[in-house]
Amino acid sequence: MRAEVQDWYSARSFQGSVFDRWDLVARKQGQRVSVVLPAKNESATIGAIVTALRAELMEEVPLLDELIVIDSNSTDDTSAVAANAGALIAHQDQILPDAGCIPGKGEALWKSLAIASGDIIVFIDADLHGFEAQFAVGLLGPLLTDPRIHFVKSYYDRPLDNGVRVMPAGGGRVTELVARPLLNLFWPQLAGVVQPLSGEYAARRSLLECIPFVSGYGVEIGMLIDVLETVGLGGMAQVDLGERRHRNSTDGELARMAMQIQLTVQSRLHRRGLAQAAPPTVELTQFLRDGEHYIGDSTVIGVSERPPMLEIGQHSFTTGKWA
Ligand SMILES: O=c1ccn([C@@H]2O[C@H](COP(=O)(O)OP(=O)(O)O)[C@@H](O)[C@H]2O)c(=O)[nH]1
Ligand SMILES: O=C(O)[C@@H](COP(=O)(O)O)O[C@H]1O[C@H](CO)[C@@H](O)[C@H](O)[C@H]1O
Repeated sequence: MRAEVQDWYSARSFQGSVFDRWDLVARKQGQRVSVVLPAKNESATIGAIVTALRAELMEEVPLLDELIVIDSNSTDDTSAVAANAGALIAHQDQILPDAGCIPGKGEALWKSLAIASGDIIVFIDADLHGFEAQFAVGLLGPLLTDPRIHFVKSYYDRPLDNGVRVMPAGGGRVTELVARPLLNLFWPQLAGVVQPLSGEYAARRSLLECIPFVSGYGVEIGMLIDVLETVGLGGMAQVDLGERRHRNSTDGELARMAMQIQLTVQSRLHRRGLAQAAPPTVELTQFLRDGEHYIGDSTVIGVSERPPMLEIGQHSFTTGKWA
């Protein structure tokens, strides 16, 4: 790693376990904290996550002020399970309806800014297994102890459930095969970020409202690049949360996710004048064996982008056009 990155890595990588929830309550000093869970068909796991956060960090210790589940066009009973566990529920397409409705995780996160009241927002995926409320404590730690920090990313060991057994490592496949090489190539300042695509992160609302949100799975890599360009490495930190287990998607699903990430990277390179504009959509053809033959299976993949929430009053919705 270059010296600047090594210095950042040494100074701004924290152990999540060192932060004490009661100490952080004392450090809130009137700031409100919202936890947002983007959830599409997560009825199997969302209840335990909401229950742990509510019991430990709202009822036992008043660290969190709000616990919101953004139901992202679920077709199962995600909302009912989450509501029963004590979360506030908002349906993605019912938030800012005048801005239009597009699918995707990033859209869920962007729309959450329109209803969350927190000065600090904590994003946590809803498909986690073995979730511990300390995840949120660790993410809040650097933000409530150092005003210079505006954005905190999680990192952890990532076991991989291959459907036969759970291996102790191997998760984060798109991170290792796509995101990390691209970031090291084009944004070497971010080479010290251990898990650039991790789905658990926290930031000050004042920052989140100033950056665009890529509407699909490109949201994390787009946000990381935009946060770097907005607050610099000096405004960023990362926290070790130990181990994170989640539903591991198939390689085919991850290839489609990777395409979204590559389109997002191309949009950022275009913004720097280093690449042509990313097309609004691309057709990805993948192959499945069918007896003696392989069958081509094509998916049209596109990502769009929402403007910074602060601007939503002046900007119309920008779909297919890159900032
Ligand atoms: O259109 C979507 C896709 C995903 N998600 C949520 O975003 C998180 C991460 O998605 P996923 O698990 O599919 O990604 P992975 O972690 O496998 O990369 C999960 O809580 C999903 O329910 C969402 O809210 N809307
Ligand atoms: O890090 C990764 O490579 C992907 C896939 O993880 P796995 O290989 O299924 O453990 O998971 C992340 O990427 C998504 C896109 O940024 C995020 O939205 C997810 O929250 C995150 O789990």
